[in-house]
Amino acid sequence: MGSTAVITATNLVKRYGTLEVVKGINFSVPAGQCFGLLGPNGAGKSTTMRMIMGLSEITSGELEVFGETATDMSREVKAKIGLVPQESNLDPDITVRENLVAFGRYFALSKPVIDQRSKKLLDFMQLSDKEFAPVNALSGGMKRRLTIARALIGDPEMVILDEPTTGLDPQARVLIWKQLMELKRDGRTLLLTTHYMDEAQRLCDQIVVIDNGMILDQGTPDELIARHVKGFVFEVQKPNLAASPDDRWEQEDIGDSVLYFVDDTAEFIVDLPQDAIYLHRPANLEDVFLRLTGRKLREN
Ligand SMILES: Nc1ncnc2c1ncn2[C@@H]1O[C@H](COP(=O)(O)OP(=O)(O)OP(=O)(O)O)[C@@H](O)[C@H]1O
Repeated sequence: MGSTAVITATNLVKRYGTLEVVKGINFSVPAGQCFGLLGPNGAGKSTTMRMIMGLSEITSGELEVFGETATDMSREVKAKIGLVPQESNLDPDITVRENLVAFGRYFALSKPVIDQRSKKLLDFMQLSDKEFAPVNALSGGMKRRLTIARALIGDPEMVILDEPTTGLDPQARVLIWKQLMELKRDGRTLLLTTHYMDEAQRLCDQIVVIDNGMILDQGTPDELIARHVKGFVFEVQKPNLAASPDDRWEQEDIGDSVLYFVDDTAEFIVDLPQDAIYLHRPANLEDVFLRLTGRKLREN
């Protein structure tokens, strides 16, 4: 498709004192796609996001956002970016609507534009019936939806979301995913970090897996799955392993069970002990992550 890049990182390095936390990474975020930055705690995701937002100095390398250096973005470019931070910094004492209005003023939007966009965004984020409720009265999912609505008041071309559904229940997450897909259909670029592989698999067109400040691999979810795991996974419980399949199969020990990555399921089943307790499922991004980083995404 040859779409233009909204963000380009070239040999990007970040050091805190002598500690190098981003170690010369290269990636580019195509316009109109959802780009996911995945990695375990401390991988360097937030640091990278902060540099993209112009909130943190770059030690060396280059980082361009909408064609400008990230640390020196003009007001025009900043206005193209909507931020959904991890910690909601909503004003808890005023109403839902007033939170949007305050942000609209910050973007120097006129009153009619603020009124029109607030109404539309409250509807889009299914908060219309909470318009005059104080933020304090909202559930966690509603607060997160309001934070997203607020990030959209300036009609940004790109939305940066730092773990948009962490801590929410399944229904609340699904609702947010649906609306994020809608934003993508609208042609907006989404950049998100997440701990959830199902979220990445569902939303992201491109994924970068990062650990210890380095990119372990990048590609579409399907490319990553094809590259690092085979078609299927058998999770075999450990007590059954005495006579279980041998080293012919790529495997990963996850504590109670061993994961076997297989393409030929029939041959594998023949090799399993008769009383084996196992789960058989298609391979997913979580498996890719495990293979690449050697640990589970959510350790907390
Ligand atoms: N201001 C700072 N000064 C010194 N070290 C820092 C600073 N900020 C982050 N670090 C370190 O940089 C490394 C990367 O941290 P970062 O927050 O970018 O990771 P992360 O991938 O976002 O992790 P998480 O998923 O926990 O948010 C960590 O080792 C962290 O301790």
